[in-house]
Amino acid sequence: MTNSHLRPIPTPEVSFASATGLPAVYLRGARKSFGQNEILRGVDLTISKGEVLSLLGPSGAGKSTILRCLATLDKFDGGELAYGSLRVCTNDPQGKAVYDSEAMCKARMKFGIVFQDYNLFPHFSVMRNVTDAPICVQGRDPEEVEEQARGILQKLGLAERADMVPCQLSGGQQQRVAIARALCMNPNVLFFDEATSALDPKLTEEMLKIIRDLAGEGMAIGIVTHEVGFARDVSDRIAVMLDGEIAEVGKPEDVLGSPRDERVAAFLSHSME
Ligand SMILES: Nc1ncnc2c1ncn2[C@@H]1O[C@H](COP(=O)(O)OP(=O)(O)OP(=O)(O)O)[C@@H](O)[C@H]1O
Repeated sequence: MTNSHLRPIPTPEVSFASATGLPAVYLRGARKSFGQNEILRGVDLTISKGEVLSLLGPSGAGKSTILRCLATLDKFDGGELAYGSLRVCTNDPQGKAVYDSEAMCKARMKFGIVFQDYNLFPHFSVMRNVTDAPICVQGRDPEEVEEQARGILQKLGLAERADMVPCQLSGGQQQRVAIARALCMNPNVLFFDEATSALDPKLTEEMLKIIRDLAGEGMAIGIVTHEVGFARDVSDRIAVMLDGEIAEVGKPEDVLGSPRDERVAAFLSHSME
């Protein structure tokens, strides 16, 4: 199904060219309210292939709301959302979001999401946690999926844990299982909701390396975090969200070192105390 009123996506200004010339994630003018409470007032964001973008902002700024809508767990009221050439959501002439359900289904195969609380199935083994969705949702051959899962678990240092259940693992290991599960869906975009909040400094360092390695392989990565230091170390770009908009976006050294927006400076000085 194609919507006749879809407008072409304007060529965005991105720092890394993707294979198609389009960003892996494209969001323009995103709006969202809960009742009278206007949370997103026109958010623009792009994430390119091989790029790590972190989203910072005070509590209640709407970061999780964006992530949920990007992951199509909730819907924007207005705005344009595309994954590569897949236009998931566009505006009708009144500026109301129109979702293309076919594009939305296809897009869901393109991204993975790692939640703060991991959301692992407690009674499934590590292997079954990783292989369940590729087999049951993507309908892939179980043997092929298991082979891929073994490779991913090996890469993430979990090869010896394949037969364990989540409660037998540390927090860091559970998080890596959540990453393995997302990766086994062969996404080209990975979202992290508070990637490191439960991790000690050593595991945070490991997570940083895993994320940078994935980006090095061409994955587009979006991270919602409270941790300014982690965002500085892992990101190619940082976006700061304030008052329902992206107040500032750019390289970590620019945004964190010399923010142009006074509100951003005040937020960052508070966050880095
Ligand atoms: N389902 C909902 N119904 C009503 N209000 C909601 C809903 N989800 C979020 N909100 C409100 O939207 C605002 C933004 O919430 P959101 O969780 O996106 O913020 P956040 O930036 O992720 O905050 P935090 O950093 O504390 O996680 C908050 O005021 C929240 O109360």
